[in-house]
Amino acid sequence: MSVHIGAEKGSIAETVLMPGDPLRARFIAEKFLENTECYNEVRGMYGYTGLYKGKAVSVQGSGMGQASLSIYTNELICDYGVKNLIRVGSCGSYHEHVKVRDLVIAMSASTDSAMNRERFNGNFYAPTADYHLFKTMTAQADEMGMTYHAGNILATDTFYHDDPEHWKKWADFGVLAVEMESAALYTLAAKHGARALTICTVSDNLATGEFTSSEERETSFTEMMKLALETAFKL
Ligand SMILES: O=P(O)(O)O[C@H]1O[C@H](CO)[C@@H](O)[C@H]1O
Ligand SMILES: O=c1cc[nH]c(=O)[nH]1
Repeated sequence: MSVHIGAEKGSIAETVLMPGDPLRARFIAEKFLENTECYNEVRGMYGYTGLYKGKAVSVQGSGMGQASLSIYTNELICDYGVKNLIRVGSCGSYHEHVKVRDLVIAMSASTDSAMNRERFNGNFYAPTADYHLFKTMTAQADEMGMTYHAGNILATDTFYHDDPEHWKKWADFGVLAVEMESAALYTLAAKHGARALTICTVSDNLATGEFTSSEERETSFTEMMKLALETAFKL
C-alpha cells in the first residue's frame, strides 16, 4: 500500500498507461486486457493490471492536473517500481489542421505552472519525453498506418482562463495543443530515472470550436489506446 494506492507490492506492472479519467482506465482494462484485476479503488482513482497479448500492463487514473498526477506518478515509481509511464489523455487543439480525434504525441511539455519555477529556483527546465518511448511509439504508429502530430504541448494549471484569447500566444510559438499533466509527468520521470511519454487524442479545437462529449472522451479514443498498448508490448 502507498498513501493513495491500495495495491500490494508487485501487483502493478513495469509499464503503466495513465489516463486522467479513472473511467477511461476502467474502459481500457475491460476492453483490451485479459485476466484483469482492479488493484486500486482508493478515491475512485481506479487502477488495473492485466495481460495485453500475454504481457503484464497496468492502467492507472491520474486525476486532472499536475498536482493530482504528481501524487500517482511519485507513488507508482517510488513505491511500486514502475519504469514506463504512458499518459493516454485528451487535449484541446490550438490549430485548425490539428483536428478533433487526431493523435498528438508530446515531444515536450511547456507549462504555465509555478511548479518547476519553484523547483529550479526561478530557472526554466524543459520537460521532455523519453526518446526510447517516443521512437517506439512513432515506429509502431507507422507500422499500424496511423497518422499523428508530434511536438510541443502546453500543460496548463487552468482549464477556465480569464482571457479567452490566452491560447493564441502559445499557438503562435508552435504549441500544438493543451492538456493539464505532462510537464509534471516528464519532470518526475526524469528525476526518478523512469521513462514517460504522453499521447493525447484531440477532444476539442479552440481554433474552430468543435468538441466531443464526455462519453466520447471516456470510451471512443480507441486508436490512441491501441497504439499505447502496442507500444507497451514492444518495451
Ligand atoms: O482526458 P484527460 O486525460 O483527463 O486529459 C485532459 O482532460 C482534463 C480536462 O478536461 C485534463 O486532465 C486534461 O489534461
Ligand atoms: O486540458 C484540456 C483538455 C482538453 N481540452 C482542453 O481545452 N483543455
